[in-house]
Amino acid sequence: MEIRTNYMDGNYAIYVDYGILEDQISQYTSQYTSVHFIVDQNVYTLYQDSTLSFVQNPIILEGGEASKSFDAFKRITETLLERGIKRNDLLIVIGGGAVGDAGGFAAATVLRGVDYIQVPTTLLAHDSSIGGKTAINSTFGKNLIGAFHRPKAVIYDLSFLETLPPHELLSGFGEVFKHALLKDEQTVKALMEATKNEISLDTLKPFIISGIETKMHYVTNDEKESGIRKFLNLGHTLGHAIEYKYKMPHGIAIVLGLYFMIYASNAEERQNIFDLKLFRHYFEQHGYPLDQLKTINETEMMTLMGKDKKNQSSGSIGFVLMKNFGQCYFTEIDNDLLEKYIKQLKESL
Ligand SMILES: O=C(O)C(=O)C[C@@H](O)[C@H](O)[C@H](O)COP(=O)(O)O
Repeated sequence: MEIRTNYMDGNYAIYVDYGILEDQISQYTSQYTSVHFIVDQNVYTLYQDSTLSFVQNPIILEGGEASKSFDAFKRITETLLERGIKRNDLLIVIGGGAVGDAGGFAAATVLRGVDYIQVPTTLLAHDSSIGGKTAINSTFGKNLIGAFHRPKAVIYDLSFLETLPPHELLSGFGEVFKHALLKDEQTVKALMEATKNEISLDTLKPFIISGIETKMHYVTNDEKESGIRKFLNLGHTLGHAIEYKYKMPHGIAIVLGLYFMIYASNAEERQNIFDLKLFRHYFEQHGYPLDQLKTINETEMMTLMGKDKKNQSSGSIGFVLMKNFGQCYFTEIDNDLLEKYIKQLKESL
């Protein structure tokens, strides 16, 4: 399956299927004199003798958020420069969301930008590999240093997903669920029905594709996130704060953030648009630790959310809420009110 972006120019293809990596990559690598690889350590260990046997002399990154540190960024860029990277070279970034963000940021900055291809290897990265957001973390919070830099292609070989550990599947599913909420009620219902017993890869392919298509709408209409792209941050304002503070996998923290978003959306509308009990039951049944919301410290969360990139003024936090399924809006919630919502949610659990 091939999905193409529809920007005014500089479009790229997103290939999604099983067993496609080497064939799809070769049509790009043949256009460059030199190709450099950045590969997630876990992925390389699993696939260096099979799917990744064509990869030469990769820069290996520790997976997860460790790859988004200043130290890791220094190591990637200095190694690329030591190896003599040129502006007309290609960088291929193979790994999960964190490696994709870090490798993409290196591509955006080394020599002021080189071409790169994203090769996502996790369920989570069906989201992060698309749209050109790249970033590393700061001591002040998640993704605070970054750039928008479009890849030349995204090659999503679903065979990589077959070796994902359960917690990675759970984490990635958080973003699949977010995309369904962004689309419409029918998609949310269909997704919940398809996963009512378990979250299994067999049932997810159509929802992954629909999620990518939903995301494409926002990124192609508002690449630099001055308007509707903010909606893709649904659940991320509190989610990022929880992830950063409690070192929780990204998509699991996002589910906690989505649950709070649902609570706050009901509270702002002063009616129960969303059935909180139903979502709580569904998320807990699949093992998302909603109970952990009871232990969050609202002052710490407010400090971290105060650094969120969506904020426009001090005294309030930029937040994406929903009027209904598929109907997001961006608002600024006064600090005192937001803290009150967090306290109320904790008491309700
Ligand atoms: O692509 C976007 O735009 C998103 O917000 C997608 C998010 O799911 C993704 O986690 C993104 O990397 C978060 O970006 P940030 O701007 O909140 O740092």
